[in-house]
Amino acid sequence: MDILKVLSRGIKPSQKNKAQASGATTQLPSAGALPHPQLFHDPVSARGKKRKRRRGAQEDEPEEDEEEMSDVDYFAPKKPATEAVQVDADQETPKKRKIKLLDEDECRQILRSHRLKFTILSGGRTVEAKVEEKGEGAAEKQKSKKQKKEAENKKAEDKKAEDKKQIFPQPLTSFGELRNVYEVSPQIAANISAQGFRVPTEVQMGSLPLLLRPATALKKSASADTVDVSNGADFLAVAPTGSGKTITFLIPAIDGVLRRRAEQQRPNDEHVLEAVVVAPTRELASQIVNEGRKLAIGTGVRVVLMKRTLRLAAEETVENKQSRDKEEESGKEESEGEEEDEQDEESDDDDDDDDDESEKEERKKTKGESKPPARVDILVTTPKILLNFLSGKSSKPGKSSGARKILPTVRSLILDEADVLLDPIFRRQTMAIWRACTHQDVSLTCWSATMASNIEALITKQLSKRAKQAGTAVARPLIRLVVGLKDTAVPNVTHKLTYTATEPGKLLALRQLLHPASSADSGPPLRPPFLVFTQTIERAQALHDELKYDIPAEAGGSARVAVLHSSMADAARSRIMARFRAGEVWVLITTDVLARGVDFAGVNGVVNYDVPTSAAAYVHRAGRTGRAGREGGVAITFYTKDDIPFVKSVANVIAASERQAGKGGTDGAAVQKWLLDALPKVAKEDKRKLKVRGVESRRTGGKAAITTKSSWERRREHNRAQAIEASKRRKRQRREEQGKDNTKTARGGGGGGGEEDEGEWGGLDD
Ligand SMILES: Nc1ncnc2c1ncn2[C@@H]1O[C@H](COP(=O)(O)OP(=O)(O)OP(=O)(O)O)[C@@H](O)[C@H]1O
Repeated sequence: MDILKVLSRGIKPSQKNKAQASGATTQLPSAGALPHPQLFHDPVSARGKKRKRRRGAQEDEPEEDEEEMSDVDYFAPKKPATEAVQVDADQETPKKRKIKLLDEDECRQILRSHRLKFTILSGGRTVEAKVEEKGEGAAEKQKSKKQKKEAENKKAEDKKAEDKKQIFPQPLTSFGELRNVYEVSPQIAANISAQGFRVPTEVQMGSLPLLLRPATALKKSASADTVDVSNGADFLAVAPTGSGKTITFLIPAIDGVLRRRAEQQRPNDEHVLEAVVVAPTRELASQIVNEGRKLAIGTGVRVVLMKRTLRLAAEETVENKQSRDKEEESGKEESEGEEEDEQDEESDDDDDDDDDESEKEERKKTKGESKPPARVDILVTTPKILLNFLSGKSSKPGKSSGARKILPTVRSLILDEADVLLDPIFRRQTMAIWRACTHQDVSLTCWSATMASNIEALITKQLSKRAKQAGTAVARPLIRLVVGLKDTAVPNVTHKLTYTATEPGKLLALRQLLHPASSADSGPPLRPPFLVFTQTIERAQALHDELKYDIPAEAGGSARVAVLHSSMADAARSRIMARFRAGEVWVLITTDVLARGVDFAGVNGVVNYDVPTSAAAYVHRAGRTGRAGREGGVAITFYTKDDIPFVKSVANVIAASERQAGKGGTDGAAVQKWLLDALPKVAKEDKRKLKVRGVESRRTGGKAAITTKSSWERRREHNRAQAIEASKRRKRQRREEQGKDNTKTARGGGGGGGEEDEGEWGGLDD
């Protein structure tokens, strides 16, 4: 049996698929109003009624949602607080009323029902006590070497299990509690409501209480005496793509600024840099700024995007000041420690290299002038651009002045897409930024849909190192929240794996998605707008060249297909993003630069033209569709023979997603269990290589070049198209000349025929 053919069955139109296809229009994620944003609401057994999550609730039904929620037993004690929610921006102080918090059992049930799991990874009193106990115990035992080792291994495992202690904090059951229980400013509450957010998503439900008021969140928890949150907590959230992590970290950041401003009685127009949000790409960073500004309307909090020309109120470190003084004394112009970019050049994740013309202009103007620091409360940045500023690189592009600056006022460091920011690609830059946040109470929060255990270990180690350096008696706890209990899944999307024997076969398959009517075997409907991911920039460009005339002129022509990658200038990237968001671009061909974080609500699907290079990459790419609970998103992954060794990790994610969505094991599943078992396992080393380099044969055109035709055929087609165009032009000119000569006799004779449609397909003549 040919395993490759069988694998591609998932995409063939079964009766079920056909039925889905016929009803597809209404199911498309870009259709309809804001959906219910919660992914999970499992029935609970001990208390509370059995209740399934209701899908497809409409935006204009908020009361019904809230009603439905208050239906459940365990919400009952909070009812007065929930009912009291009156979003009123003019109200300066929250209503003082006695809030009844849920007891731990009630918390546990709600958290379980929404698949929220909290674990203390490090810090807090218990962990430290246990470490001491272990030391004493070990000293007592004198056993044989082997026995001792076994006992040690067991102890280590037990300790691991104990350390990873679960906690059950208060969940945020409605946005009204933000104001009434967690005392968030009424203006923020009003801004949330103004965006139409009615029900908190799971990640918001779990994170907001702990991040806003950790002591309140853990007040009823038996674990409260084992976790010391008096000094706050560091936090790591792993939650599905599109589950609303952005506002989850922005709300506490804005609230923190407002709270400290009130405590220190600072005026509204005095701005202190208190939070730094780091994101891996410029597109994501500017999206976060937009979200932040919407939440901060009317609060006076300034959310600013880092730019090369921006001056922050940073301090120079003492060491660097001394070394600079020394250098100046010895007449040396530059210090040696020039920052090198360790970033993998092939990676398309970072993107700070190109510059806006306007920014260059600005730089010219400000050269030599010392600008006053910008008024910023919350800074959003990509790693390199902030590090350039901190290392003094921005003042002299390409050269470091050797100065190192610190950001002592920053109280909150937020790493969005933390796993990639702490991956070797960005690690050095991210760590340097973290080190520059020198305030002893700086809290770290990390966010992603995927988190490898080595990254968690790195965070834990770094936090305990910092705690030791600061001489903190009890390290702040690092609390991890996992939503969905399985981090490598995209449950809200329909997944398809499609095998094509050759590279040109992929192009044909993609064309079939664009023109499904042209083939009986067209697979699932994939209506524009959709994203197409390739492995490299060159392949994205080549695919764009190949597809740009596929949309007929009457439907918008080549303007409907666009390409976006990190070699393009800033302004061009922003323009394409805006056109895609506005629905003007239907097919956006891109690289992994758009794989993470970017939120396009209306995207109906994702095509992995080239197989993603890791399970995490698959999760993030597929997660560009089916966001905020939208159903009907499709993720299609093409693969060829070259990809076989690497399909297993993608297939595993698909299987996990289907299991989470309750679809596993059915005939409609994209990957059957036995198939999963049959796919070859990938060696660790190969996995690592693939992650860094992608499929080798695709790195250099060659046999993997994107086209269905030979270059000879393309050239011939191009020449033919040009010849036809020239002939049309000549005919037109002749007619115009004749028309001039015979104006009286040529009544109605000159403009007819079918030749006037100049916008028609004209071949590859660009
Ligand atoms: N409570 C809510 N109700 C409805 N929509 C929401 C809610 N919270 C956030 N959203 C919307 O959900 C969408 C996805 O949010 P966001 O971009 O923050 O997801 P994310 O979890 O960061 O995803 P990713 O992992 O891909 O970065 C956004 O359009 C956001 O406005």
